[in-house]
Amino acid sequence: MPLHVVTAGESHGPGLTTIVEGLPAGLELSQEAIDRDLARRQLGHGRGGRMKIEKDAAAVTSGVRHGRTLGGPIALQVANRDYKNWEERMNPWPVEADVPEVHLPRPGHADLAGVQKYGFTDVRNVLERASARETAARVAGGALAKEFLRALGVTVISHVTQIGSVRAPETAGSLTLADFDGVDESPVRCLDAEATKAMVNEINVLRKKNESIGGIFELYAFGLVPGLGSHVSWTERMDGLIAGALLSIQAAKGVGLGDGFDLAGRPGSEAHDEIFYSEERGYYRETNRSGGIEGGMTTGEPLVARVAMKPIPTLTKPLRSVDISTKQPSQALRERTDSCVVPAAGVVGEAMLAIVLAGAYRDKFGGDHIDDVKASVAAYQERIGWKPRP
Ligand SMILES: Cc1cc2nc3c(=O)[nH]c(=O)nc-3n(C[C@H](O)[C@H](O)[C@H](O)COP(=O)(O)O)c2cc1C
Ligand SMILES: C=C(O[C@@H]1CC(C(=O)O)=C[C@@H](OP(=O)(O)O)[C@H]1O)C(=O)O
Repeated sequence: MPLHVVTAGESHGPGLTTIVEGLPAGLELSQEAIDRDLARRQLGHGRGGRMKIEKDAAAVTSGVRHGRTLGGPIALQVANRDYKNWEERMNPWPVEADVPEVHLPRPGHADLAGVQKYGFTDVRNVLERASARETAARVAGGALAKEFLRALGVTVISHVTQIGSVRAPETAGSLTLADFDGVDESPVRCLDAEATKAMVNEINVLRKKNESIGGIFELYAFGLVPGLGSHVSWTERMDGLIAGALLSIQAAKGVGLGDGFDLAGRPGSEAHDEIFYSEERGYYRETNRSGGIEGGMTTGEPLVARVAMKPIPTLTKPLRSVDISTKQPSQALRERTDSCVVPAAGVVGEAMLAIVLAGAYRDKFGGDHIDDVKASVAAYQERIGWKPRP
């Protein structure tokens, strides 16, 4: 059974649902770990008024008993506190009140293509589901994938490397897990104190000018075995699966694995990771330009992926658009909005990467109980003589 994660829910509807199917039985889960990730996703300098209303927590309504998975689908529910302010506009059932339609699509959002494709006259029917509120449901599901990976010695973590024009110092795939201590204490989830200050300032300056701000976050996965994914078929290549999952994040526009786009301009001798062997370490590399993936498979080095986020589309000084009921020139919908979401998107990226990696472990190692999976991973490590990285 491959791992499936499905989300449902509108931004201002009653709430969000996540169904996670395919985790083994016997996996220990913690409510606290799920809610911690939900809280981390709500943070970050540059978030708007909505985050003052929500206090996300996941209720587990099936698939778990006394803190352990039962092997069946797991359902998680995250309430939208804001629904009480939208009960008429977003009620699943007909209401007495006359609810006005939204006719001003925002450039850069799903609004225009969505109404065309689905035949709506009301942009709200599109924007509610397109909204990145949905990422709370991904993070809830991703938290379970992370627990599964943690049981196998794998940790997924992120940090912000660029906001607007401000870049943190280059780390070139060389970070260790210990380097991430305290990352959530930075208001922009950046590891460098000077860059943090400059990023916060960048957001403040641009926000005052009615601008939104993009940036880049970087993901690491530590503790992976070599050989997840496969070179044999394009559908099984880990690079494709990871890039697809990360690009599905709202406002994500570019993904690089390892040194990614920078590799294009280098000579071959400076683009790859030479192979070494020693008795105590087994095979190893001294560089990690590939970001831990070669030929669509993990190499066993830390997996490193970078994601570029565009500035978010809703602007407090709106861009030009067209009223879809009159076809007259107009300004895009202006509503409450975030101005920078790169730190939050990093937490969403962790969830998406964890879901893909957990799926790869499920595909490769099978097992009905978590102990079966652990035994299968251990047998594989033994066969290839793999020494888990410290
Ligand atoms: C955590 C998060 C929060 C977001 N908040 C907003 C927001 O407040 N306003 C907005 O216009 N877009 C926001 N976005 C981006 C839009 O949801 C996204 O641009 C839109 O769905 C169109 O998809 P695309 O940018 O991938 O083409 C947010 C994205 C993320 C990841
Ligand atoms: C609600 C969340 O993000 C929302 C994503 C979003 C969008 O258009 O994507 C628009 C904003 O919603 P609202 O219109 O209610 O202010 C964000 O707050 C969240 O991250 O939990």
